[in-house]
Amino acid sequence: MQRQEKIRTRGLNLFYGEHHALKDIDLNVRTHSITALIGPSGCGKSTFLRTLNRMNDLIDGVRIIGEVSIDDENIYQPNVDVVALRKKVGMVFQRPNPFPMSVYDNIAYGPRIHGLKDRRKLDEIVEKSLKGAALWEEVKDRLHKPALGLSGGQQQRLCIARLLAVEPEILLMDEPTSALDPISTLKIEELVQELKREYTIVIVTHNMQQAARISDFTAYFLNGEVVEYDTTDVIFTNPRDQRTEDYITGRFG
Ligand SMILES: Nc1ncnc2c1ncn2[C@@H]1O[C@H](COP(=O)(O)OP(=O)(O)OP(=O)(O)O)[C@@H](O)[C@H]1O
Repeated sequence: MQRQEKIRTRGLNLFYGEHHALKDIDLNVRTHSITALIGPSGCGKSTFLRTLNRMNDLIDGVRIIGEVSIDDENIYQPNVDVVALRKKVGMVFQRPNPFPMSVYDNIAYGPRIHGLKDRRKLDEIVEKSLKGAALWEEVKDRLHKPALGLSGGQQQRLCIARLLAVEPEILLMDEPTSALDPISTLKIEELVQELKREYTIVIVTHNMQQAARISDFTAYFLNGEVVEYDTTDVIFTNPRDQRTEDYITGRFG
């Protein structure tokens, strides 16, 4: 039976030195859903996202208290294989960051690192991943051309394809469309909605319409706390907390 709940945080607190950036976050993320994290600049959205695949471990002076469980396993336990965790929980960033190599090699990079050498299998993975990221038709004739020659929107879909190639289960997206034009943004939004059939997605966005359009659940962050977390419908039409209402109606932030 499939679990309803893919990610669960309990009493999650994070400190950057003295700065208390996440305060007692209890959040459940449902399998095969899109969860949007919204809130004003500096409220802890990206920090929270990074706790889900231990990317904050790479930052000096960070202290984390509490629990983050994925499939009921606490990922902060000392015996956790962080490389395997980051394969299972992949991340897409604000600015597309393809490697300076061909389209093909960008996608094959992860599987190769994990030891795959068989050219035929790599070809299959490259095609499947590019199809999964809705990019195949646009690049199938230029697989061996530099990835940096693609448009920004294509590069972002390439970065998504690069993640899919290592068969993740969760996709973390940190403002993935903020550097893109409206048409590329729409393509990514459509893609994200397709991807939720197979993956669980958590997305940080400053674009409230985007959160309303594509997500199933929305968490409103303020000063390191989750003020309100509910279905996107409730958050945008009937929020319980005045602070959420002020934010979504544009009175604040
Ligand atoms: N590496 C870091 N070292 C110290 N403080 C940090 C670091 N990264 C973030 N912070 C601080 O933690 C708080 C939360 O930052 P975070 O980037 O998570 O917010 P955010 O909601 O994602 O903001 P934005 O929407 O502007 O990206 C901010 O006060 C920020 O200055």
